[in-house]
Amino acid sequence: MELKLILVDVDGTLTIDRDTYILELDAIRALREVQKLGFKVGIVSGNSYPVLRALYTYLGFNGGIVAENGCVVYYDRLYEVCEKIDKGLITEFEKLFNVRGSWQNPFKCCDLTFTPPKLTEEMVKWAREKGLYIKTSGYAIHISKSKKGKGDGVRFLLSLLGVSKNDVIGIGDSDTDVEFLEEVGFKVVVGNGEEKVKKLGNYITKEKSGKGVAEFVNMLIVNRGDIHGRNRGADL
Ligand SMILES: O=C(O)COP(=O)(O)O
Ligand SMILES: [Mg+2]
Repeated sequence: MELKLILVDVDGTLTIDRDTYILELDAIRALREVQKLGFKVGIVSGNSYPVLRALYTYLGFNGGIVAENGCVVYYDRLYEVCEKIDKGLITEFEKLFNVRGSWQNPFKCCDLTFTPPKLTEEMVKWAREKGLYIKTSGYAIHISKSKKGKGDGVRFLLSLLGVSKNDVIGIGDSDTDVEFLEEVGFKVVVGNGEEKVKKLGNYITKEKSGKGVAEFVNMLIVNRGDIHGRNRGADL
């Protein structure tokens, strides 16, 4: 296993906590630092491509982008890997369930988001009857025409990068990260992550959200990129 890539979820993982959009700068500092060991750093999120491309650019990351919960992938160029969704559904869903469409929806092709993030039985039934897929990230409800999720996007990105899943560390917080983490070799879940995700984690951080990312990545740096901590006997 020669680790080469760290893929990180954004909301709830790079942020200060799971109820805010404010970035944890210790996480960014650590991810910037670990790139000096030769790691690439990429982001995997339900957010829109323009939001993630700006984040990726200004944070100086270089390991690719999986946007719209796996429907849009960027590395050397932009790929849309899902079916486009009818934007007319936005008003219908808003009115039916008294929710708000995200300001990002006009910048999305395939995955529409709404808040508040509480998914109800009626919403699931509505989606099923329309042949749509629906899920919640804890931040927002996501609706798409394609069954594809973060796992499909990550598999596609790894093929673009020419790396095998064993070379990859993934870090996440919510249910939409389960299939993403199943596509990487070493699974890290932040301490305040969903229980369902923690169950599949190889390492659960003591700290929450972004501080948890900093905790794990700084340990990786001290161990010069060795997750088994052979260099220092850390219990990674
Ligand atoms: O877009 C969302 O709902 C949450 O974003 P995330 O996938 O970065 O956690
Ligand atoms: Mg998240």
